[in-house]
Amino acid sequence: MHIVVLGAGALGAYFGLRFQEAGAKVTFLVRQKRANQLEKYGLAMQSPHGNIFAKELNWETDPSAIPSADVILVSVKGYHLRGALDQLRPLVNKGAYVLPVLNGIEHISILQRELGKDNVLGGLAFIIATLNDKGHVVHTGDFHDLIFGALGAKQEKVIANLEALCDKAIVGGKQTNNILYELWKKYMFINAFSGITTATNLPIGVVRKHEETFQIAIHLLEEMKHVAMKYGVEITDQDVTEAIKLMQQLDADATSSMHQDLRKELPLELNHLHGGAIRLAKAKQLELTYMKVIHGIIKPFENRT
Ligand SMILES: NC(=O)C1=CN([C@@H]2O[C@H](COP(=O)(O)OP(=O)(O)OC[C@H]3O[C@@H](n4cnc5c(N)ncnc54)[C@H](OP(=O)(O)O)[C@@H]3O)[C@@H](O)[C@H]2O)C=CC1
Ligand SMILES: CC(C)(CO)C(=O)C(=O)O
Repeated sequence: MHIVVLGAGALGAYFGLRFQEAGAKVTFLVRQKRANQLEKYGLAMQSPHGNIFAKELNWETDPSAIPSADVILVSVKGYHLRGALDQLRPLVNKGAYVLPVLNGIEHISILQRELGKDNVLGGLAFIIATLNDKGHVVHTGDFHDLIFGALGAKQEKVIANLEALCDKAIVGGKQTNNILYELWKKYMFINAFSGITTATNLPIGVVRKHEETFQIAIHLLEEMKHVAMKYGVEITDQDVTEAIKLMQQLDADATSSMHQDLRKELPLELNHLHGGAIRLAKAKQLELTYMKVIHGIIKPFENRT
């Protein structure tokens, strides 16, 4: 299987290296600055599941130089998605399926509209990963799950091939028949988890020590549940309870990728995540009081570079 990874950031590099380790051909489609970094330092990862230093590393800056691909793992940030469409088109035109693993929901309809509904799979990831100053992946915590499923017609074969690859790779890969439900469940969780850790600039351990603060995260979960219901996705009270339990059980120093970006003074996916939820709610005449407050608190930090 040939996997092209668009965005050799924390997530893309992690799963790309794991797939390569499992025997897949992997090509990282990168921009020039990242290509220079890969040239200088190579690509490596530190992970509790085993470190890797890539002896073989394929990257390209021009998608037309890649003859074909089976799957393009799209792991850019939400604010870079539109700018990446032109890199996806040539490969999709040659038969590649797109597997976005961004957090959020709005990117799915953008990709479907721009690239064709049946070319876009559904996907998401549970992992805590970041890049160090050499551009190497630092994975912390135990989980590294990739969840994916069909969103269009004739996607069964590529999903089965991805599942076979995940079975061989050191990842917690899982195929699901209801990827929309999984996407919304993750969207609910991430908007609460990234919202509260970023707005307070604190890891989850400190947040949950303060009942008044932790309650805000719970309100965010409940608001996201209502938005999902408006879009016909049945998030249950049990799902909310499990999301709360997850926030209670994470390591005390665990935090969101948005909070890690805040600490590094990088741009934040605020408009894509919390902004997206507010837009989706507004389209269904739903008011998200807590979400708007969290969004407003984080807003000044969204674009500091
Ligand atoms: N990190 C994590 O732990 C998790 C992240 N996620 C989600 O995954 C997504 C990716 O996050 P993450 O990996 O942390 O982000 P990173 O910022 O680490 O990586 C994104 C990468 O995309 C690259 N990129 C952007 N535009 C293009 C383009 N047009 N062509 C090629 N490369 C491009 C950037 O490269 P450049 O250097 O050129 O800017 C960067 O390397 C986000 O939606 C995030 O919310 C989900 C679960 C966990
Ligand atoms: C919550 C977490 C760490 C799980 O993957 C995540 O998606 C993120 O912070 O972006």
